[in-house]
Amino acid sequence: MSTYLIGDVHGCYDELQSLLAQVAFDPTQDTLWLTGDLVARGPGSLEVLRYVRSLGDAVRLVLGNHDLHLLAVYAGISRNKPKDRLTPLLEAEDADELINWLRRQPLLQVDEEKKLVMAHAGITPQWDLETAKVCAREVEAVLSSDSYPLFLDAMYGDMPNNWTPELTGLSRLRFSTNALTRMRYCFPNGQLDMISKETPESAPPPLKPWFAIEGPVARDYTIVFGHWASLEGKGTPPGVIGLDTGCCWGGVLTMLRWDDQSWFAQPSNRERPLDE
Ligand SMILES: Nc1ncnc2c1ncn2[C@@H]1O[C@H](COP(=O)(O)OP(=O)(O)O)[C@@H](O)[C@H]1O
Repeated sequence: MSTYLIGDVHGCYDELQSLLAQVAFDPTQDTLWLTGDLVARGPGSLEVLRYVRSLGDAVRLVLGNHDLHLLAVYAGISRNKPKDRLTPLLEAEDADELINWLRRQPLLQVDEEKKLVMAHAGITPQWDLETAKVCAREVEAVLSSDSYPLFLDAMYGDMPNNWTPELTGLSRLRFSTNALTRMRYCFPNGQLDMISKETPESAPPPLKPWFAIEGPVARDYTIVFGHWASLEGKGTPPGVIGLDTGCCWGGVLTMLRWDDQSWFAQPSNRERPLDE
């Protein structure tokens, strides 16, 4: 009975299966945590969703920005970009079921026994765990309701970028979604910068990666995140673990076995990275 955590799969179905085969993953015994961005960019988004959904209670995942974008594309709100390679999924006979399952998945996972927290982008240093839970549940509630297209339509955009408990309505939902699924850099006061994508060595001052600004959650919990492939899993402080190592860009798919902290990697099948 082991717990495995895997970074952004991004449609890399074959690599996911090979990685799980390395440890003889058994969904009747083991649990799989996934950092989100299950879909887009890689060739097998449809197969990934079908497989992950079939795992039932053996999987604990969080939604990423590309998963949310897929929901918006399927709802006719956003454009299907060819480089996302989502068309087979959008046209699949079981697309309705898959999309309705996906939009009912969480944006935050917390395991009190393991003292483990997972969100696709991370946890903003402006939040304590209670606030993170409340804000994630608010987004999850609207996504699983019938009015989810209204939220998806209002989700895009970078503002507001500063947390205050007074935020309400769609602005509050947009802040929470950006913090949980798109954040990389923050200003020293924890305000989000939604523009920079550089590696930390070339980050424009005074911006710092969110995990370099002390926040209350990191004091008591290990935080696991994906989203930021150019980190290549490096540069985080102890207790913060970045699992996205860019499999869909020709990197590797990375897995951590929680129980003994052993690492596994599956190289991308891709010969050359995709053009952006
Ligand atoms: N709230 C949001 N605002 C802007 N883009 C969003 C939002 N939510 C999801 N997205 C989607 O996230 C994706 C971002 O892609 P990209 O800019 O290449 O960054 P990444 O490095 O995360 O792949 C796009 O498909 C975009 O439509």
